[in-house]
Amino acid sequence: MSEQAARTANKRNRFVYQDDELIEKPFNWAQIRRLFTYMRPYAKQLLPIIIVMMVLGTATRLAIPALIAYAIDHAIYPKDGSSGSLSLLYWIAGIAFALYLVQWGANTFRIRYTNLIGQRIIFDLRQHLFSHIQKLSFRFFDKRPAGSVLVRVTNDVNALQDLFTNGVVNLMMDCVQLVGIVVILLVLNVKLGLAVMITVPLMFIVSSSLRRRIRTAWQDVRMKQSRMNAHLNESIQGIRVTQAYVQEQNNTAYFDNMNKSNMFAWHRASALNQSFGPVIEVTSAIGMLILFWYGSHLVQTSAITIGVLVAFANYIGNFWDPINRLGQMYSQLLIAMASSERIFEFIDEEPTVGERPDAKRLQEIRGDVTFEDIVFEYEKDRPALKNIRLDVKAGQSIALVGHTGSGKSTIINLLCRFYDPVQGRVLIDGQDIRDVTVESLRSQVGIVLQDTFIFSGSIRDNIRFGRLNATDEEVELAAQAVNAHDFILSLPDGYDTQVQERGNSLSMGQRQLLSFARALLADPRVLILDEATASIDTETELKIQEALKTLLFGRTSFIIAHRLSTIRHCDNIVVLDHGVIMEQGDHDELMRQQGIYHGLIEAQYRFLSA
Ligand SMILES: Nc1ncnc2c1ncn2[C@@H]1O[C@H](COP(=O)(O)OP(=O)(O)OP(=O)(O)O)[C@@H](O)[C@H]1O
Repeated sequence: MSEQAARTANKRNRFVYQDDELIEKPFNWAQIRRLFTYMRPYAKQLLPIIIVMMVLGTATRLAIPALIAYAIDHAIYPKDGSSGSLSLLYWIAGIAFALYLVQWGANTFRIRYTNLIGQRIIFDLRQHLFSHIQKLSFRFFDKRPAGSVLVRVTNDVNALQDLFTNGVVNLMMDCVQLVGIVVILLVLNVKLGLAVMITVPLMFIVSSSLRRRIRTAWQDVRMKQSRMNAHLNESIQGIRVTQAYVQEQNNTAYFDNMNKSNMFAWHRASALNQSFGPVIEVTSAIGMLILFWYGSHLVQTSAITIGVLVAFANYIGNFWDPINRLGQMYSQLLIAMASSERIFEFIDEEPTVGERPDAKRLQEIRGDVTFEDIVFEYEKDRPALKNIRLDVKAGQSIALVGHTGSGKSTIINLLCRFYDPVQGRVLIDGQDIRDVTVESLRSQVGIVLQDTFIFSGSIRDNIRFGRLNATDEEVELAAQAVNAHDFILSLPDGYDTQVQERGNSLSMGQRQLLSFARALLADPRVLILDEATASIDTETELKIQEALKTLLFGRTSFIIAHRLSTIRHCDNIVVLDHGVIMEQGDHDELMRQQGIYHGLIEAQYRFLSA
């Protein structure tokens, strides 16, 4: 990438991503508890096994230094001055070997089970998050780039993996081990025990100042990743436009900046993380010095035996390990918290288009639609629709026309209940659509969008998306009815041809026919059609017109028309301007009025004949 490009990318702020807020709450126990509720389903089943294995592993580990001390004081240099006993030493070695075996067995078993539970918890959490996101309203997605939503389901959930697979159990084990060691040291010799542990409070004071910084550093990492993913997602989706406008270098430069900033954030967070290590090492070295200085004094005054001194040295070695791990675990918890806050933020997001608790199923509808004094705004005080009144009888076809931004799609968005009006009501067969379940409403209102979305999978599956239980025969009949059958058969594997995400291997016209077949299969009483603007060849255009006739027959239909020739025969043509209905009537009436519609027709005619 050239320097020039990098400078340009820096100067211009072409891509602006709204940042997730940096969450600055103190350590949030409620959140940790909430996270742990995901463990509950497995607690009864597997927790007892894990606890037994954990206690076995820790007990055997703690027994070994005591056994060594016993060997020194009884088998090697007996306290009473007698000569050592080789047979006793063999016995002790045998017991130590058995203890190691038990420890190994218990740990292997425990790791296997904790991994198993951890993976299941992550699975549940991801599933919960994904299914919740599926239900969120359009308003939620209006505010967020797709990439940043993606990061929460992937990276943020992954960040919890370590915590659930081994973190929690290690935390418990380390706590048990620490308490065990403290008790043993105090039992062996209270004074020496207290002397070597004098450095612990010191270590806590030093490390606590690090914690806050580590937490913010990890949040910063997540935020930068989220921004980078949003950009990545947008760049891939818009790659054609980027290449067409030769913006590859600038895009790369912009990505480069984001990538660097992400890398530096990582460096900073992991450097802060690592700084726990030296703090522990210095305190453990001080502890050892105290042990050898004060311990050897106690040995010389016969207050303790050599065996006890060696046991102390072993236990102290084992004492700092769990503290070090607890420090790391703390960072892991902080990472997990930064992620879980972001996950729960989504899970707590309520769909703005909510369902009333007493919502009924919308029974099979006839298809009368009424817009009653509708006012709607996407953003406060910027109305997109003002006082819309519209009465549509079942089976009628309504065309919505008007300049770009006049509010055509917004009317459709309200009819599908992607948004709720600020004032007024939308009624279907006399029922307010807010009183019925969203599922029963949307399953009877079909929509064919301008940007026909084709999912990766077979052609057959894409048509079947309209009604998942449709048979192969029904799928093919729908395709035949909308003139899609012939082109599908000409594809390499016919109905089983695999299409890529968004259907890039199909032409615009073919995608449109597929979406008609999908809608016909769903057989909705009310059909919405956002007519494609792209110009297609006359033959395909004819096919589409014929397909439309089949599709619209007998249904209440709303057509957002861009080519005015296609709506000439509609029962009612509604002309919108700046969110207000300016004219309505059939083609002949509106032409006679010589108003906006007349002007639009004239303009299109002039454009076509120019
Ligand atoms: N998600 C959104 N958030 C904020 N404002 C929006 C949103 N969608 C549309 N608008 C605004 O609402 C107004 C009406 O938009 P709408 O999409 O209904 O127009 P339209 O007539 O369908 O336009 P077009 O023919 O270009 O599709 C426009 O001013 C638009 O900028």
